[in-house]
Amino acid sequence: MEQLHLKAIKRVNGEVTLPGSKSLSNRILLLAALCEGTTQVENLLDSDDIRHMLKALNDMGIEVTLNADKTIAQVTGKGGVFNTPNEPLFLGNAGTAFRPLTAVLATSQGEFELIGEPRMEERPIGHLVDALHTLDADVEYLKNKDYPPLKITGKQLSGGKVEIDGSISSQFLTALLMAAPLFSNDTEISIKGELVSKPYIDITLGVMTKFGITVDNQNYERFVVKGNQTYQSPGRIMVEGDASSASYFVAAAAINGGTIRINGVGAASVQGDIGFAKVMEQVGANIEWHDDYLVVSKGALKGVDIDANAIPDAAMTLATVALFAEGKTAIRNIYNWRVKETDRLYAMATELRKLGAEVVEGHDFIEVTPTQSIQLAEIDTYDDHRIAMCFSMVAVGGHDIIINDPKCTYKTFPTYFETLASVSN
Ligand SMILES: O=C(O)C1=C[C@@H](OP(=O)(O)O)[C@@H](O)[C@H](O)C1
Ligand SMILES: C=C(OP(=O)(O)O)C(=O)O
Repeated sequence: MEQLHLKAIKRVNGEVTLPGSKSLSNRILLLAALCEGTTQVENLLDSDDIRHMLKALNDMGIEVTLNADKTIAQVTGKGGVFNTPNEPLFLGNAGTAFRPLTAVLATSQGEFELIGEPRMEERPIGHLVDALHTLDADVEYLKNKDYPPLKITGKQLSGGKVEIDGSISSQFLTALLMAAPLFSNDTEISIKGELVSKPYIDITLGVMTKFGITVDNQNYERFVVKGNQTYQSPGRIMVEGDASSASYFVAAAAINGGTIRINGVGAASVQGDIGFAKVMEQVGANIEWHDDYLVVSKGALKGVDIDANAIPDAAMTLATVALFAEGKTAIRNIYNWRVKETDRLYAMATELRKLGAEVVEGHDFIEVTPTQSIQLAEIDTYDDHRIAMCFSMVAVGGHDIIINDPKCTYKTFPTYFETLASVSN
């Protein structure tokens, strides 16, 4: 197994430009494929999750051309037509590919098998499939009920009233919302349970608007979508920088003491994870806000107690920031950390303890109390990009650390360690 020995970083300073947002990239690619005509997508993320979406679209007859560094794509959509692929569509561990494609293909003519990495087979999809079954979709489980892989025999769905459980993942609602304009009649979606990760629904609705579709959002409890619509290409569309990826540089500047300018997200961001920078202000970071960039420097950091349901991905970064804040940090209402790339509550607790921190792992929360003497440790990353990136904060905080399997960052940020090195000295 590859290991990366990160040496203690004396000072971070400089400027980073974020790669494109994963959430925006995969939504935009799919909606571009559903349009008639060509869309130019700029600042596309080049990472595993996007590669899986691109390959799936290509396997279903959607023409996509990429520039040399794969950050500009020309997608020629076919107005909702997808060819039956010759082989199962392999979607890795990309939730933003697997869930939306499930709903969209259920209402497209053709036969599709959706498969993924072993971990994808442990990530639930039953709430989405239940809703699709209510709408008379033909979606079958190929192995275990409620989990991938799936076999979809697509057919025109007619919409109507449908309930969807929102308590485990917002991606199920995102998927249904993106498919609903393609149904022949209007659709009224009611949310069962408490909807988690709400800001991701704003991302979905915002991208749909850019492609000409408006949704009536009744307080995140009911959504009404007109049927028999076609997505309209915006011609060109720019992907904002990834706000979850920004969290590591916001944290690095706050912990270490230099100043980092982070280009690509700011006060005008459409991504909920920009909220992490607000949390870091509460922790004590100094942040200068601009529309599309942030300038972050150190303050006196103290532990906070927050409900992180709206920012599940960026909140992981707070768990390692906690090592350098005074007092206890509590991150609450994050049960669904357990059903992401790995069981993130267990993984973060286990790895933080290796450093000597005192950790309480609850059913849906984690509490971290820092130690005065951080120990050198080998950090297991559980094939989870965010664990690798989060634990690099230990080096930022002035301690050597060994990260196992550092290439797991390829899921969303293949150049992460080079980018961190570019602001380290
Ligand atoms: O819709 C999206 O782009 C995402 C939604 C979130 O998932 P959940 O809704 O499952 O929390 C987030 O964790 C994931 O990385 C991306
Ligand atoms: C949870 C994540 O990914 P996915 O889109 O696969 O759910 C993530 O990127 O942290």
